[in-house]
Amino acid sequence: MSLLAVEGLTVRDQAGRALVDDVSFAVAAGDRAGLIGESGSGKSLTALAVTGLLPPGLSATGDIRLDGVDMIRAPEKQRTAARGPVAAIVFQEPLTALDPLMTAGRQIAGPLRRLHGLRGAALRSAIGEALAEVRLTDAERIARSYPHELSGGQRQRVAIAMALACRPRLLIADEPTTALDVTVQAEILDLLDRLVATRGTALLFITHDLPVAARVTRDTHVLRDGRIVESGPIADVIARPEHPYTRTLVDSARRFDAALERTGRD
Ligand SMILES: Nc1ncnc2c1ncn2[C@@H]1O[C@H](COP(=O)(O)OP(=O)(O)OP(=O)(O)O)[C@@H](O)[C@H]1O
Repeated sequence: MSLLAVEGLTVRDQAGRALVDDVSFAVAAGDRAGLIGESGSGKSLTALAVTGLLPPGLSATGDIRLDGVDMIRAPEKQRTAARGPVAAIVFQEPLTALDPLMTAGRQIAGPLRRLHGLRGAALRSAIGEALAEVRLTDAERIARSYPHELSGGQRQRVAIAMALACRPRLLIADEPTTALDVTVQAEILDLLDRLVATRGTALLFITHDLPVAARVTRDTHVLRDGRIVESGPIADVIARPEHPYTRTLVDSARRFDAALERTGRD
């Protein structure tokens, strides 16, 4: 059984408009899948539906099983129970996940206390470990800092530490590097790549950026206007894009690459 199985997921707004339309995909334990598509294609709504966190006014039909739990029809209590230990989300903007009034240490402590029952010295040492794992040096200062006292890259590392602290089996990363500058982007991608590899965490990586998807995912699904237009191993999708929209994505990534190369030579 897949850790995450999505079958015929449709998300509608109050007017009945399908924002996500008949989407199906699966992520096996330890696997890495990508959802690629331009802004507005339905990537974030798919991620929110998977975790049972759709905004009010939107409704989902179809079937979503997260570690066997029906994330559309199960009672809220069961869905919440599946969320923490099974799946955690990292968002594009770390401030979405971080409470501005709480120090980084207290935020990471939250799930460790709730889900693992840690207290006192054990809790403090788990927070230190979580910060060290995301390569945040000077962990004590960071733990005492509020989000606004940290850089964008440090904030995203704290958000990743928080998401991974309780060892979820699936990490959903929704454009986790889009808001960061290019060098920090590369560091955060390397970090995610290493963390999911060493722990065997499954990854659902959401991005509009094909080269970024190629770096961290294995199977990919291309979304356009709420529908999956192409699926397959990322290397095949890039080498032999079948859908005209995928071809546009590949061509524009190639043009960008060629422009970079030219700039490098100048
Ligand atoms: N709460 C909402 N109510 C109504 N429509 C919404 C809501 N949230 C998103 N939408 C619409 O649903 C569609 C898909 O949005 P979604 O956020 O999933 O796209 P996305 O691919 O993640 O884009 P981005 O990368 O810009 O976040 C868009 O047309 C968006 O305007």
